[in-house]
Amino acid sequence: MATVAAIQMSSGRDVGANLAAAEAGLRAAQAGGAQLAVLPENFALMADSPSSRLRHAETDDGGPIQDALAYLSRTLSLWIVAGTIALRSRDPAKVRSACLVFDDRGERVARYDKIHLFDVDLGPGERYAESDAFEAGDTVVTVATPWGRLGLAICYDLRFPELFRALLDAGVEIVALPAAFTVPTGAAHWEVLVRARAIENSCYIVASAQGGRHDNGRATFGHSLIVDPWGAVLAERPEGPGIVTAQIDRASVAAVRRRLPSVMHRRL
Ligand SMILES: O=C(O)CNC(=O)[C@H](CS)NC(=O)CCC(=O)C(=O)O
Repeated sequence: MATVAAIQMSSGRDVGANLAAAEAGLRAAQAGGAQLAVLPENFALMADSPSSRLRHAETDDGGPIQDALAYLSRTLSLWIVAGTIALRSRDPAKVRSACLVFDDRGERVARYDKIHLFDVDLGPGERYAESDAFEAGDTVVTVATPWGRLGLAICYDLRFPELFRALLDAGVEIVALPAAFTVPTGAAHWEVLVRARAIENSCYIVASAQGGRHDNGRATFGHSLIVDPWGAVLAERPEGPGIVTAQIDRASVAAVRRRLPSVMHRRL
């Protein structure tokens, strides 16, 4: 059994302010008994320009944002899924959107680079070309935790069930999903997709979201969710910064997979 937290944020252009808000959320999660906390996509920076994003991008070896998270995970004895951080890519004009996991001793134990990039034109004011600034990852990532195998997926990845099948094949019982969904697509699709991925893979999903208005003019949908392997919403935060927590238990994953063994009935 573990208590997990999804931290909802409304990050802006100021890395120092965003890190202070992330720290406040992590401390509140730990004070509420959480052993694992998930930060949202772009928690440390919702960049308002490509140059700002590149300036704050860190290397795989570390940097000030990674140092802060290692310090917090160690001092709070808290596993942290660090939403996404921009890490330098081979192409100097682009970055990788990386989800890093720190264990409760401050060791970085996993890195997942967002595979599916959001190149979508939703109409005036909602045109996204993520691949202009980001390089796609190509590797499915899971990591063992004391509470079960944890898989990583980011935001738009939610729309690709084959990624979640690959995570299932790798043995996941919990998926962390940092996100920054748009308001119109979030309202139409977010909850149904999170619950569908949880139901079809009989796993927990801890989905932490950006929710609010940002310095770069964007608005995000929020609605951070913790969903159990049966698809029940254990916790939800509709709007604004804050945290939600829930209890997870790997025995529930096994129980659901016994009761309704669809993950054992695959034919393709
Ligand atoms: O560009 C940045 O600064 C941060 N990146 C994001 O916020 C990413 C890419 S634009 N957002 C999504 O993937 C939204 C997906 C979504 O909303 C959907 O699938 O409907």
